[in-house]
Amino acid sequence: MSQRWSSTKEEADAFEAEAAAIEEWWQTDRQKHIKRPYSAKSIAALRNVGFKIEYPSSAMGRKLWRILNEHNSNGTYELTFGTTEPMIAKEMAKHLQTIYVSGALCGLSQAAWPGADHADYPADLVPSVVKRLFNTQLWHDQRQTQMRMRYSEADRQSLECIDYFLPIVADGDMGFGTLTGCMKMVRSFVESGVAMIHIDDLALGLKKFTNGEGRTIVPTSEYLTRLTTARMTFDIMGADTMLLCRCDSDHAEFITGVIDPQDHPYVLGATMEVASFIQAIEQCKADGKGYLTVKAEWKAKAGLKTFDDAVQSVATQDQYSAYVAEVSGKTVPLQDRRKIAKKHTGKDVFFDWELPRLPTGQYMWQWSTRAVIDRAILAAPLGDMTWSRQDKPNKKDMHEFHSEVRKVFPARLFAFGYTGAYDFVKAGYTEEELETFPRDIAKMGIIWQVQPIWATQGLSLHANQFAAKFKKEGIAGYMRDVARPAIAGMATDKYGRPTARGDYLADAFFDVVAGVDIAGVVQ
Ligand SMILES: C[C@](O)(C(=O)O)[C@H](CC(=O)O)C(=O)O
Repeated sequence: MSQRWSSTKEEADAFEAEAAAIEEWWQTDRQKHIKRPYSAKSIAALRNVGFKIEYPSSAMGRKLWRILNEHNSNGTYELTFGTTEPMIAKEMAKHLQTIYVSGALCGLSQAAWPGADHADYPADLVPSVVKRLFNTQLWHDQRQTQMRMRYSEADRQSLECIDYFLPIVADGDMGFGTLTGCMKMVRSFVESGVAMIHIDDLALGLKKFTNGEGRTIVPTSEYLTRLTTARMTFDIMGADTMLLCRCDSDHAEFITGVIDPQDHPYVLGATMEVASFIQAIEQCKADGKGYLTVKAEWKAKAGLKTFDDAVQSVATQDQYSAYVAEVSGKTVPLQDRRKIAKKHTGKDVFFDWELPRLPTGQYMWQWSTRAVIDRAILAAPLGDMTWSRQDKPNKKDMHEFHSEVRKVFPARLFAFGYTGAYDFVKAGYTEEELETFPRDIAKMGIIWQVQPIWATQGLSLHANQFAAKFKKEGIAGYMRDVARPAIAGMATDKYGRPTARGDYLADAFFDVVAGVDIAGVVQ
């Protein structure tokens, strides 16, 4: 049996050196803002000591970090869109700085069995799409090198010279379940060449889109565990991949558990002794009432409130102020809130957060911008960027959120998604407001902006229009409106030959294998 280390002394030295290298890495500009709840030695103890793999994802993470920080310093922004298609990613390189790979789009168009944005596809699906895009970037860069190296330096001045290496940002959804499952997903992302992934605080398997209800989030502690898991995996791999802390608490309506006292101020409870919501739902089946009607009626009957609002409703102004003074600015669990409320009001405040629970187990949750800010601030030190996802962008809430987070983290980078279903004009924005919207929000630090699911609107629209026209006008229409402009728009060399082709790359392989020197030879 061959020994990994010749002596325990050699092993101990290698281990110390590994831990020291990690410490040093954590002091670099790219890493130094991150606060880890673990030591460099713990990470070294989880590594292949003395066996460093340099992942392309690291180089892409550093490139993205530089691009985004430049925008942050200049007050400018990058606006991109989502794709899963290598051919489209190639065209994006001519105009944009980044590419997005959406979970929703992968679920719809890349999974063996399609579905909506439920993150119910295999955990390595989005990484596999990223890998295909990244390999395409490598290939286009390689064929471009080969094409350019056939020409003299003077001739190269007029040849296409595109940076195909657009950093790819991808959707890590909810981290795909268990801690070790999340680690495997993150590992696949790093191996794919991704520059940044986002992980959110949504509950697995509980997204509903059509019943008019808000989404379900997980307790703050679970969200932080997800982010820490992703960070730990990057650290074990020694990767500079960026982590975007996405928070879906804006307009969330439910939370899966009450284990974290930091969430207690926002959990709703019944303030009246009523039958449970589950019993009310059962009853509604007998009465034939709709679910949403029953929910609204039940909430009113139950006097649904947060605990603090329940205290306010039974306290005098002075009592309530004394209560607030004692609970604000710190984490106070419900059981202590009860005691403090009793101390100031002399009453046992009736509040039951079990009664509103849903048949699927969730507790009811009172979202507020403050609740989102609280989460984002706790998450920020683990990640490199923050995104508070909104179904409906509300500039006032956005301003409050970003300025409050920036009070704590002045150089924070923020992201924003122009979610597919939102129609700005229908929602009352004027064309002028829409025109300046990206610039306006960039002033809040939102320097990476994305239309994530363009394919479901734009690509579908183009395909629909083209198919109808193709049917009507056939190959003559195709020649006129597609082939001719495409050929006319192709970059060419001084002999009029298209340069963005892959054929000469394959030919070059043949030549090199046959011992022919190819550099500087135009064929
Ligand atoms: C970004 C997103 O996670 C996605 O999967 O693309 C979606 C997109 C959308 O709903 O338009 C999201 O924002 O939840």
